[in-house]
Amino acid sequence: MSTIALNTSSAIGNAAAADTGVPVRIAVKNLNFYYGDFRSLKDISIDFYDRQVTALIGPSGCGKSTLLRTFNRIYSLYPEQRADGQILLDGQNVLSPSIDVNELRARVGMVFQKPTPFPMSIYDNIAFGIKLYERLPRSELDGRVEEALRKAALWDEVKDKLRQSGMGLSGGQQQRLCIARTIAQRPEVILLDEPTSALDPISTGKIEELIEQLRSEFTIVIVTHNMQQAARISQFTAFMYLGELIEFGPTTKMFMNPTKKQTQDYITGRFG
Ligand SMILES: Nc1ncnc2c1ncn2[C@@H]1O[C@H](COP(=O)(O)OP(=O)(O)OP(=O)(O)O)[C@@H](O)[C@H]1O
Repeated sequence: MSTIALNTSSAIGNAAAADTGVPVRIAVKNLNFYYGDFRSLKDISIDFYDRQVTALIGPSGCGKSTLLRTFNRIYSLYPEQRADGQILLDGQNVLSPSIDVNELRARVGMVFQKPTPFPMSIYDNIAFGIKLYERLPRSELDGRVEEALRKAALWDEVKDKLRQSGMGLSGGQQQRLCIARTIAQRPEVILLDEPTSALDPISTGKIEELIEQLRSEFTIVIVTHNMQQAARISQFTAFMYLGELIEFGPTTKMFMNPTKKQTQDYITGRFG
C-alpha cells in the first residue's frame, strides 16, 4: 500500500485524549456476541471518547458491523442474536433489559452502507423521526428540519425542493439526507457502517468533510474498509481480527507505529 495521509492536526491534538481528560462516552466491557451458537465477538473491552471519531477496521468478517450493531441493540430484532457483557453509555448499561430501546435508538443514531431514504418527501424524511418523539408546532418543526439539513451540508442543494421525494436525490445526497435524519433526533452518538462505500469520490469527500464537522457535536463510530479514510477522518482506530480487538489507540500511533504485528500487516496491506 502507498503512504497514507494522516489527519495529523486533529489526530495529534487528540492523541492523548485518554490522558487529558476527554470523557468516555461509551465504555464497552467484556462484550461477547452470539449469532445462535457462533460467538462472533470475543471479550471486547474498549472506550469510545466523547466527540471523537473512532474508526473500526479489520478484514471482512472480523466483527466490525456486529460491534457497531450492539450499541443501539438493533440486533435484538433477531431472536437468535444476543450479547453479554456491558456497554455503558454515560454510565448506563444499554444491554440491560430495563433500557427503552426506542429511546436508546434516538440517542444512538445509525447510518447504513446503502443510503436508505424513506419513500416520502425530503422534508418528511427528516420530520418523520422528530415526530416519533416530539410534538412540535409547525414553525419549530420547520426550523428543526432546516437545522438538520444544514448540519448535514445538504440545505443549499434541497431548500427549493423540500416537497420532492428523497428518492429523487443522487446517492451522495441521499446519504447526507440519511445523516440529516439521524441528526434531527439530536443523538449523542452516530454510528456509520461503511457510509461511503456505495458513493463516488466526490460524494465520499463531502461525507468525510461532514464527519469532521459533526465531530464538534457528536461522538462518532465508523466502520470502514478504506485505510486512507480511517487515517483521514478518525482520531482513534480499533483493529479487529476474528472477533477480537487486537489493538486500539490514537490513529496516528496505529498507522505510524502500531504495537502488534497483525495491525502492521493489515494496514500495510499484507493481509485482509
Ligand atoms: N446474521 C448472521 N448470522 C450468522 N453469522 C453472522 C451473521 N452476521 C454476521 N455473522 C458472522 O459474524 C462474523 C462477524 O461478521 P460482521 O458482519 O460483523 O463482520 P465485518 O467485520 O463487519 O465484515 P465486513 O467487513 O465483511 O462487513 C462473521 O464471521 C460473520 O460470518
